[in-house]
Amino acid sequence: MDRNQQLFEQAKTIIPGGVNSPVRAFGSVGGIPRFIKKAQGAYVWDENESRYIDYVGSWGPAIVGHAHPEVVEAVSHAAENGLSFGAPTENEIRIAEAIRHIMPSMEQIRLVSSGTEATMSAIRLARGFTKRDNIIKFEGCYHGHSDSLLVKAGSGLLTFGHPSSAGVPEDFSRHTLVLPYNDIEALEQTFASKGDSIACVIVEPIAGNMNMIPATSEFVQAMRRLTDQYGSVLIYDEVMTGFRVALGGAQSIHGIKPDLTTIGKIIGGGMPVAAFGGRADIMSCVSPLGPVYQAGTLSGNPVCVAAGLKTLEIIQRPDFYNTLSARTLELSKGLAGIAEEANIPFTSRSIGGMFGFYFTAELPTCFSDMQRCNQVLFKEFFHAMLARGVAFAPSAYESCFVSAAHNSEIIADTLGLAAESMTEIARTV
Ligand SMILES: Cc1ncc(COP(=O)(O)O)c(C=O)c1O
Ligand SMILES: NCC(=O)CCC(=O)O
Repeated sequence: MDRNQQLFEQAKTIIPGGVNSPVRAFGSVGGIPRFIKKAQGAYVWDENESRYIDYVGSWGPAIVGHAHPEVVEAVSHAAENGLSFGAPTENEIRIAEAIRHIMPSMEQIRLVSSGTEATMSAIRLARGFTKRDNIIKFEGCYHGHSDSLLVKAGSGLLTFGHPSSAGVPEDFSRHTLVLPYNDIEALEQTFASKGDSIACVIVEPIAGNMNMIPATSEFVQAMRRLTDQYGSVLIYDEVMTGFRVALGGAQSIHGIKPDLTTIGKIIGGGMPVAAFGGRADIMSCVSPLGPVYQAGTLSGNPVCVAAGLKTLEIIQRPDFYNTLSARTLELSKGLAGIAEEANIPFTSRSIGGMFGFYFTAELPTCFSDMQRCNQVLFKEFFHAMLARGVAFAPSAYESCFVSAAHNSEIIADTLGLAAESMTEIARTV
């Protein structure tokens, strides 16, 4: 047994499934998860000392590259001054200002420690503000693991084939109305019949948890129009897309001002920071100003905020997104070209530093399209690449991420290895 295998066996004796988050378990691709020992720039190393070009990026946060020296320095400096105070700090104001500067729709901001907390709190706030119970979410969208949102969800739930979680009382989930993504008619009908009871619509504006599927601009307009018309709150869940698809997130691309936005991942630069925020009149319902309770011992943790602030500074430097987008596009197009040469049905797309690839001839635009992708080919490609030192997310339902550390040479290396892998798997087609 190699060291990854040994550690996985040990882990399984004490941690359910050997992992602290199900998506890490290689459940749908099979094999042994790599236990990571260190990461630097575009690379991660496992416990066998094997190096991988990393397109997981800690599931999104690592946009400036792993262990960026400036971020590490900011974290070390903050740590020297104390790890947590449970009291306000100046940097919480500075990071909130930085976020609002980038996403002006977030007029008031509350920091939390995970994307799950951000969306859970935003939902509670929308319910408290509107005094309504029902919420709309879309099939295949994942918004973390709070009870109301674990209904027909994406990411690990989709990967493991249990799209709704056990343990969520029917009384809760009946208030979650699940509609097909990009289906304007279904949205209009639901608002027409139940509009006055709908507290909010929560959406991944560019879905990344059923692989990557962008909302159409017509769908986005319809969500904005109907929520305005019926007095519901529009929540953009940009935990994944914020600072990723563009500096200002999907809302900057759509030209939409959501009522509330949730962000996470990148704003912590690899440390646990997330946030929800938006219209000042809605945010003023949050405790201690208003009656909607929300709290956290480690919210706005000084060490985590230091990592986030530095990361936000780096991503605002000139040309950051131009370069990132160009590299991501090069990779995404390169993969499609290689698959075509190998005669493998395959498509791909990228937006900013995020990309998706699909073993199907047509670009998927909704959840049911995604389910038609060839899972066997994905699995084979995933393992062929991993064996050659390239790590993609271990599921066909996840998106992939490029960082600023992925230079042209690393992209070219990836494409070279992809050409070998596609040739290898072409034998199965
Ligand atoms: C769109 C979206 N929302 C919410 C979450 C939940 O965030 P976290 O895993 O930090 O709880 C995630 C990812 O996990 C996500 O991709
Ligand atoms: N796209 C899926 C995630 O970002 C979630 C990561 C996790 O749950 O560990």
